[in-house]
Amino acid sequence: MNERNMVLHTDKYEINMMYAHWFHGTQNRKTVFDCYFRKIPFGNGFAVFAGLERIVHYLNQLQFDEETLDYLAQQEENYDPRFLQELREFRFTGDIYAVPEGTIVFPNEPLIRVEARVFEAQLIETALLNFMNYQTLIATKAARIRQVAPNDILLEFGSRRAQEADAAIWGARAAYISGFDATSNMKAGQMFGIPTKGTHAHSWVQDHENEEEAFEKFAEALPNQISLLVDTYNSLKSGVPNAIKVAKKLENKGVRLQSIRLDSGDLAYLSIEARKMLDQANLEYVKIVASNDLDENTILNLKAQGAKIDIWGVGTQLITAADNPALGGVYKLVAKEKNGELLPTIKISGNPEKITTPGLKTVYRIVNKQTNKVEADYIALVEETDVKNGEQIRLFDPIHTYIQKHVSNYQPIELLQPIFLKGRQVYRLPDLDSVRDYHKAQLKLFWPEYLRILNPEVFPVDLSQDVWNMKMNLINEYKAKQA
Ligand SMILES: Nc1ncnc2c1ncn2[C@@H]1O[C@H](COP(=O)(O)OP(=O)(O)OP(=O)(O)O)[C@@H](O)[C@H]1O
Ligand SMILES: O=P(O)(O)OC[C@H]1O[C@H](OP(=O)(O)OP(=O)(O)O)[C@H](O)[C@@H]1O
Ligand SMILES: O=C(O)c1cccnc1
Repeated sequence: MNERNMVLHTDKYEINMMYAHWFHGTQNRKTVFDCYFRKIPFGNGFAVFAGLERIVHYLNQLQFDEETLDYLAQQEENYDPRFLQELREFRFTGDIYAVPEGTIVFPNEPLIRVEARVFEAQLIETALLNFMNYQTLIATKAARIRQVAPNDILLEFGSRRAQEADAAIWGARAAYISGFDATSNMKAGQMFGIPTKGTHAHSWVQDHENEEEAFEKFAEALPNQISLLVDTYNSLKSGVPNAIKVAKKLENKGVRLQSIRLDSGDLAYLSIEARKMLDQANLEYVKIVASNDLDENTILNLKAQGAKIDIWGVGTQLITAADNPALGGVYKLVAKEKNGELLPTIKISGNPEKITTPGLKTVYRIVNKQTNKVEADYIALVEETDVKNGEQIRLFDPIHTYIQKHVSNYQPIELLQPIFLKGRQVYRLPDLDSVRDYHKAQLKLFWPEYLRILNPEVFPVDLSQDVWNMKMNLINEYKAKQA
């Protein structure tokens, strides 16, 4: 993929901090940052991680070219030319660990870990969060929609209502990861190999003398993919009867009408009636597509009403995540170099949920070998070996620590994978269909109570004893300083 260099896709405060570090000669100090979110959107029980592919492309292209340096020089007259020279030579040289796209993820677990010179780690914060937050949000919304229509075809129709082009394109990809079958966005189709699908608009019908002629002309031009929009005038009195007439004529030519689309009115009633009319005309093979501001709640409701809809076209509500339009992923410093040593660091907050978890950590998914289901996610220090070796571990709630159990017969799956080491990409990005398959397989690892869309059980994300101790020690140190 040949995306433009997005090195200035960053907040000014990152450049300010880079300059201040350079000014004081601290720019090469090593730091460790964790990316994670604190709250799952939509009241869902899990999120679906996405955004890594774009992050990889972004990091591979990170350079300050002359035009960018000129711009920066104009912005701040105090910039020392030697700072600009340092930017001229800038490359990403750090390590990145991340969970693969399509992974089921939970609050407060590191999804991306950045180990880099503070100069580099600070610059990339904005872009990493931007890509991860949006794409994870849309993948999560799409997973909810897939949940309520497990056996139906789902089409992503959001481009015209998306928050601009990038959102349309990367949102289409995120939806595909979580099980959408196709997109209407041709650019997303071209860039990512997502199957594309489309019917026609009301304008096509309005642009002809009458509806029947419009349907005939459309079918003549595109005999392999005929889907007719039947609600321009009156779905049951005009649209469906005309579609049936055209379908019958097509049968004489050995061609089959694929589907009709309903786009307004009571979709339950109209689809049930349309189905009857089609079946009475021996057109059982013609599918019914529905669209019109759909989301998981309307789809679930329509199904409960017995709607006869085979294919769902979902646009606005999905691509804008309308009922929860942002994922609040954060990027927090968890360790820093001091006198050549890496020391854990903590951010204290009056709100206990916002106190960060210090240290160089990794995440293990603890899979029970007997049930093949996940027991918990377990955050441990990278240096800890017991969980890696499958030894008995104690799982305890990090807030209510008396809630605990011991597990021994488990397989630990390390979620964070090396993506960049010393600035070199070491991770082969999987093709999109593999990401989608991986996501599907992930869902099978969880008991259904964590996956349901309404009031799901809270999935346990636990800290190892060592991580917990480190956190408590730092909190106590901070308190002692305050006293
Ligand atoms: N049977 C149904 N139960 C629940 N929601 C439905 C049902 N049928 C349609 N909807 C949803 O109701 C919302 C609004 O539909 P409504 O009928 O009010 O307007 P409309 O058909 O879009 O009108 P217009 O003709 O202006 O397009 C849409 O989100 C649609 O998906
Ligand atoms: O409702 P959404 O979930 O966002 O799905 C996309 C919508 O976009 C189209 O409507 P639009 O009125 O833009 O054009 P049309 O003339 O093709 O209906 C389409 O008919 C859907 O209703
Ligand atoms: O193909 C369609 O029917 C379509 C595509 C985008 C938006 N609305 C409808």
